[in-house]
Amino acid sequence: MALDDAPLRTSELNHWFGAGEARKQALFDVSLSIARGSLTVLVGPSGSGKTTLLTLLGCLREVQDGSVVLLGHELHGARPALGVALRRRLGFIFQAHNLHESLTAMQNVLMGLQVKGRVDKATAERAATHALGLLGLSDRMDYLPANLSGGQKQRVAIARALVGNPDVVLADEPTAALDRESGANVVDLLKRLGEARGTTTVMVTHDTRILDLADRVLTLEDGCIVGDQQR
Ligand SMILES: Nc1ncnc2c1ncn2[C@@H]1O[C@H](COP(=O)(O)OP(=O)(O)OP(=O)(O)O)[C@@H](O)[C@H]1O
Repeated sequence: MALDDAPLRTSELNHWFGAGEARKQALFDVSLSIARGSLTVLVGPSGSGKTTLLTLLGCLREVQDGSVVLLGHELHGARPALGVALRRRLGFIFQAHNLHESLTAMQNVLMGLQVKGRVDKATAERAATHALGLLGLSDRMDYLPANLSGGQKQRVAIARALVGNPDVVLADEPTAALDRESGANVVDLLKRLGEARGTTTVMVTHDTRILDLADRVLTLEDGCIVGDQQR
């Protein structure tokens, strides 16, 4: 694939937290190009910078130094409106607990479409039903999160991330709450979306079972990329 087609690119990306004496560098010269439709896993010890990198790629943090090009747009120095428009093309899977407790599984997934702009109700409900079905939750659509298991909640969060057909999925420990089979199913689903639709996934995980399923494993240590294995 030509580099220019890559949906995610970084070049000499550095990032710091804090100020003055407390200022600490979390990323050092990270340069990457991630191929469309691929499933990339980010691994590394706690504090190595995985979440920082993921949030920079997803336009959830301001780029301080270096370059992040997301879906063809440079994020360094970009106007906030560009971030808003680009985030609509992304699917985020963070924690299961950011489901709305007062909304059913179906309503939570519909929220994933509302942020994308205008979609008519019937189309939205069809898409949400389909997404919940893909995650094996057809019989749980009307349940409130309080009545779902941890794994089911996590799958609702994944359905919500996928319902708008995002170009890029960014996931932080998406399989942590899942048993082996559901975790493998989720990763398999993301891979199939990559093949069928060109959906690109970058996933932080400590789950070693996923490594074999990934197209690429990037290892971070102390804010630097120290390993890059293509499968
Ligand atoms: N908001 C913040 N303020 C200050 N320091 C931060 C902040 N977020 C992260 N850091 C620091 O930046 C470094 C990288 O953190 P990051 O969360 O990206 O690591 P990680 O690899 O995702 O870790 P984990 O696997 O534990 O989630 C760490 O030293 C962390 O303490």
